[in-house]
Amino acid sequence: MTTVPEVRTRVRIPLRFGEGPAVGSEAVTFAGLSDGLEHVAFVLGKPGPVPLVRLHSECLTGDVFHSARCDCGPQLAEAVARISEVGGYVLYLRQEGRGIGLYNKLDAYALQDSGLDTYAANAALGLPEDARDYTAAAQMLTVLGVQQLDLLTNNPDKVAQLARHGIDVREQVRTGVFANENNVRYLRAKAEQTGHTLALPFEDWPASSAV
Ligand SMILES: Nc1nc2c(ncn2[C@@H]2O[C@H](COP(=O)(O)OP(=O)(O)OP(=O)(O)O)[C@@H](O)[C@H]2O)c(=O)[nH]1
Ligand SMILES: [Zn+2]
Repeated sequence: MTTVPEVRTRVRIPLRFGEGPAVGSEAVTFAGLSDGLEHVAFVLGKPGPVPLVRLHSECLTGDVFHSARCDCGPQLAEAVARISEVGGYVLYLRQEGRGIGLYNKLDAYALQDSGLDTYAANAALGLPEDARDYTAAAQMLTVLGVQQLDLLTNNPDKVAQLARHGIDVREQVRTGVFANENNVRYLRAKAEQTGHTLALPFEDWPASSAV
């Protein structure tokens, strides 16, 4: 018997990014999600009938420790700021390391330091280049009553997977490009290999310090 997903708890959590005042949010937890993971939705502002939504994949190093090897931290801050202005949701998805987990991601980082790119490093570990499945995200949106949305992302796979689950992505809204000398190789790989809609060309970007 399959369980029908439902809301478990709604609780107020003011969010503070940087020095500014706290942004009001409500965290929503769920029961019965397909993958059994503890994904959390943050409701920001007053979502209208077509809310702005970000599916944010967990990145401990970027989101919490502000690692410069990726762009996750600034993307999360941007998402909270933009979505709280217009009303919508950040779904914080427990998909650390594109779904391979934290230790595997750090193993992959070590391989990248000896020359592999982000996708080849996963492959060298015998792991998928991107293991993320957005079924649970679609379930969360359905439970929240969201059938149509604008999606804040540069990743075409998120749009395609949501569509396959019957969620109507009205518009793909690009996230910012937060390039620095530590993440420029990574961003370039995302644009060139998985079609992320990052602004090209790269000539204006900082030079990579990574090999
Ligand atoms: N395996 C692996 N995961 C990484 C690496 N760098 C970042 N990640 C993870 O990648 C996820 C974020 O994915 P990204 O490809 O940066 O961005 P995206 O979510 O696909 O696309 P956007 O919606 O445009 O941000 C997070 O779970 C990070 O932990 C890496 O080098 N290797
Ligand atoms: Zn990251």
